[in-house]
Amino acid sequence: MTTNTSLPGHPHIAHRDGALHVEGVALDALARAHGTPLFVYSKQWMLDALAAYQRGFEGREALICYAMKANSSLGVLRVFAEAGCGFDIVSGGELSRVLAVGADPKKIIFSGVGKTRAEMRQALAADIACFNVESEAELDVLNEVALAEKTRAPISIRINPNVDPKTHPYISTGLKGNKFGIAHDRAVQAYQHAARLPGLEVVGIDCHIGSQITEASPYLDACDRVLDLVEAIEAAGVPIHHLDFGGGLGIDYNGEVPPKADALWQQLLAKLDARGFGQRKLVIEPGRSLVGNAGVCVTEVLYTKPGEDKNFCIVDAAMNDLPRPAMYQAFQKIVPLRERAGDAPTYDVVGPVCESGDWIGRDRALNVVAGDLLAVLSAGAYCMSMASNYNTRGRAAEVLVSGADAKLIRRRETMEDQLRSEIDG
Ligand SMILES: Cc1ncc(COP(=O)(O)O)c(C=O)c1O
Ligand SMILES: N[C@@H](CCCC[NH3+])C(=O)O
Repeated sequence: MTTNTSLPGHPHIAHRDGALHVEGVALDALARAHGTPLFVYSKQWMLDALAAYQRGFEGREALICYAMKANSSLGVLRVFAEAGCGFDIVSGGELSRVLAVGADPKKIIFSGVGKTRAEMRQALAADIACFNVESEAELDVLNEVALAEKTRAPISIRINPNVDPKTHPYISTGLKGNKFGIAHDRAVQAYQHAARLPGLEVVGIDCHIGSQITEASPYLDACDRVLDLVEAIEAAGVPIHHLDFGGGLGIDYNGEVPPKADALWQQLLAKLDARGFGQRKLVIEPGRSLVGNAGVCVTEVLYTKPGEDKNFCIVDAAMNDLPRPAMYQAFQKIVPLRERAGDAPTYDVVGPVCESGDWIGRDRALNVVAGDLLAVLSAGAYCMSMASNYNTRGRAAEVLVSGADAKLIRRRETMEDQLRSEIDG
């Protein structure tokens, strides 16, 4: 008799006859074929996550722009482009990537506090849908660039609503001490200024309050702040066509229960309707919630060693592959590909990088020996896209799984790849 047990909160990851699978593909076979560390993504999980947003917006005019900084690998972008999704970009590099997979420029919005003139020119030439402008100074520069290019730049102003998203301080973005957006009390003036600039065309308003948000209330508060401003801006004579509420919805890393995308949007739409804004076009910029739990990182145990205070399980993935624990003390579950019977000692799971901050999980009960394979869960967002070559480690390979098919979407980085841009002497 075959056994099939999904991991709690991860319906697409299951132990089948003792072996961990993503959809229909056994992870140990992928590790043998491609080596470790190896990122493996479930296409179905991404499409299901997107469908939850699409359900939430049924009957409304809405543009879902995947915030591609969460995972910008071409194979992942292609999944969303083929599903008709738009994209939120934050650099000229991201624009080049997303155009390479055939994204519709009219579904691309450009966020970020430090756009360069070259990036503005690139995005104007691509004819993107909107620039989310983050300062008065940027309004002036974009106006100049657009006029020089004999065009007009469609813009939203990102406002900072000063709302606490109740998340890690490094990923809060809508508090008044954060560098993002224009202060709430300067917004009307900034819109009036923008409306006078001949190279700009005001199309919307934008806010994004943070990431890994697990409650609806910060969104509802931010929504009220944005709508108050829209009323004031329109009373000052500047029409606003679309409302962009950013991204930020969290995922279950360790038992968190964030609202489901469709349920969150039901609440937000009820507020928009109640305040008379139900007919406005909506834009959102979700990242993590579209890819985070689609991915795992498979890593091999290299050594186990007892320490004076702690036992260490040294694996071949490190902070250069999985930077979130080192950067935000983040928790990601770690699951053996094959469970062993017997006692499970407690280990700190660490990588080979020469930093004490190079840990992947602390105090984990694991029954493992060298050569065993582990899966680090919730590794679809902000892992590969933040990976580095620190300690001259090549970046990992990536595989996209769909049903029983597994496709290599990034080969492992070689030493030659790493040295290509260096000049010696
Ligand atoms: C402007 C902007 N939009 C969207 C996102 C996506 O956020 P998340 O991945 O939390 O959905 C971010 C990152 O926080 C962002 O900075
Ligand atoms: N890199 C962060 C999210 C950043 C959100 C970008 N504004 C994380 O892994 O949680």
